[in-house]
Amino acid sequence: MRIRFTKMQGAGNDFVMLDETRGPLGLSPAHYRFLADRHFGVGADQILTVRPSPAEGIDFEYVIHNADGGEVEQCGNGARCFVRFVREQGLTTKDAVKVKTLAGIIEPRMQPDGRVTVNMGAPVFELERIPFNPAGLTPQTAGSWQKWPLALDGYAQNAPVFVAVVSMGNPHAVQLVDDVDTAPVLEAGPLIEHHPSFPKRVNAGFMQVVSRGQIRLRVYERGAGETLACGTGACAAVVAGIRLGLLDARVDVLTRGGQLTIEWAGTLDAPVMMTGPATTVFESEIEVPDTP
Ligand SMILES: N[C@@H](CCC[C@H](N)C(=O)O)C(=O)O
Repeated sequence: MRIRFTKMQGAGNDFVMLDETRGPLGLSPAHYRFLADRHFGVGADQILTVRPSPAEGIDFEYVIHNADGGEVEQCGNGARCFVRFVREQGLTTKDAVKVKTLAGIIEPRMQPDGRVTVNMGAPVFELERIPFNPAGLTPQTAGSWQKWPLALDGYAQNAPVFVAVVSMGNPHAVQLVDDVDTAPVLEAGPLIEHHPSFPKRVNAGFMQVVSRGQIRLRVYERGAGETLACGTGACAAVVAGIRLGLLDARVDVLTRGGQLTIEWAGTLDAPVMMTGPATTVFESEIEVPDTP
């Protein structure tokens, strides 16, 4: 089967965008893995598939698949690319587009300078909704919050790493590091992703606080490995930094692929606002094998 796709990126987090507004493409997890493959497919961290929405007042739905083929709830950089995609494909002329994701309805909005702002909704702290199982762990109190000690099998002589846990629609575990350049992202990241306290696995963030208004961040993403940027990871890190008493309400997040700005008023029901770039790289077609 031959399918059309658009390659996009947001701060270096890259996507294959698919248009299912005219009908389903009928792809399986194996097809998503093939499209994401950097040698045999197009290459991407995530695949976003845009569909029409049957609900009144909602413009579209989209589903997100990680490079490993698994479907996930939310994707911040993808949300920004989505609004540019539907406009460039002539699917809408709106500046702000309401879209249903597995994690709920969001409304990415084009800014006059070409960046996109997304209201990512309020962070979720209830442990069972993240989901995070704290059985057997005693938290450390820090600021107005808690950090949880995770023992990582065979890592750092079993000394625990301390993580703040939060959901931005998808699960995140954020730890503080002195320097992201030397942080053990590739060693500890996969162990945190698969730690048994996270029944749905987790995205592992490594945050260096530069000042109260600036952090550097690397994220080892669930189902994709380290990416150049993670939008929900940036939101989770800033929320964690604010609750730990380290950050102000507006923070620039420097990732390896670009800069995002995150704002959160700090009350538990306040939405997290994310602003950043979204860029189309190219459009093309690819022959997808029936059974990749
Ligand atoms: N890159 C994304 C997050 C994509 C999903 C994530 N890997 C997960 O499994 O939850 C972002 O920009 O938020």
